[in-house]
Amino acid sequence: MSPSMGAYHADEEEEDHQFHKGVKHLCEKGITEVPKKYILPVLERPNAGKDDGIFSNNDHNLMLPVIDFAQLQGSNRVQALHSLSKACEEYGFFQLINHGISSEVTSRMVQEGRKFFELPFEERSKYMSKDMFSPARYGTSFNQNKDRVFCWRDFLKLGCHPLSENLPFWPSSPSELREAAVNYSEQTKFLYMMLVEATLESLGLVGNTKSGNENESYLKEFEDGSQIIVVNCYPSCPEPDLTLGMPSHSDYGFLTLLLQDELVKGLQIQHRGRWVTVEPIPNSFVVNVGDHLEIFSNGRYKSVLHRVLVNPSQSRISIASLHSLPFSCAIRPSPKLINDANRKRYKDTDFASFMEYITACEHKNKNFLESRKLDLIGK
Ligand SMILES: O=C(O)CCC(=O)C(=O)O
Ligand SMILES: [Fe+2]
Repeated sequence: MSPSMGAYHADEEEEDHQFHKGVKHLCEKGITEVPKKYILPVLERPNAGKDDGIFSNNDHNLMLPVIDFAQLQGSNRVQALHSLSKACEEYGFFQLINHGISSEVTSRMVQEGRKFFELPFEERSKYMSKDMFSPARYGTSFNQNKDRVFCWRDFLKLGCHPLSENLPFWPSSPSELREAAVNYSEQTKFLYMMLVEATLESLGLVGNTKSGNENESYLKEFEDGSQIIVVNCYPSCPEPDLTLGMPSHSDYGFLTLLLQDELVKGLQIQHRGRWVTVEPIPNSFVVNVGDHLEIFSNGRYKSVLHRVLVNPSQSRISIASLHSLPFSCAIRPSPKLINDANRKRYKDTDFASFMEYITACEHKNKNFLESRKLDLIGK
């Protein structure tokens, strides 16, 4: 290798190292164009296919089905369960209103999360880790150890289960982040459990007709499941058509409760072959079916691809609360949903296999879920 080639590689490595410091850090240095590392191949860009009408963007906004949590917990439960089930089958997403979590709890979480990203880089970088199991992890892109093209997002992930073991490792600055995140995680976990109960009832697995013990043992397993809070930060981007805040992906867990920025749109879901932008509703959660629920429901509820657009003038914060079954628990179609007319469509799996899968390959689209599907043709 010539000396100049060696120097070239060293420069590239140094540049790559810079990108691992995150998008916020890059923006703080005052960039005016998107570096090559973030430029997507043409077919993966936000406007790909716009002209041929297959995937058109931006001009298609979507009001997701709305589920009123107060009705779900009240005398209209049967009707609300029906709407929930339709939303999970047709959209894989819904907006949850009247969810009972006060706007003080949600806005404090957003505020403290935002403050974390405003800390000096040296403070933030204390939490940088390649360890996916770290109780607090500050990072960038989607899977920064694997992504060839980086996406325009930084994140702070907080492991929440069990809270007492994780809490001492959470950032101590900003000073009120821990308290805000404890309140937020406890309240979203409670809401998640109510939604699990409703989801299982909508699938006919728990409810008044089942014995108390049967219901409790089902729910206990979910109660012991993992919860991760992710604060997503998408800085404003000088060339938003060239990159994405998050690439097309589905969520691994059972359900995700997402608090969207009320003012800055960005979330898109794939619906009827198109990318559509979700209209934020103030004081609501966007709830989506994860891979795990698609498998558990034997494909009846859909874990739908979604992605995030970035914005030329405004940065955006979202808070995702990701919930799944315990690490060691088998994930499989519920035996009660399988019969001659409805054959088992997915192989059994577990969280450990998922972690192995994402550490070994670039996690894009529905690869993991696809890898779990059984071939039923001719059976
Ligand atoms: O920021 C958003 O709206 C979506 C975030 C998301 O998809 C995720 O955290 O998995
Ligand atoms: Fe997601």
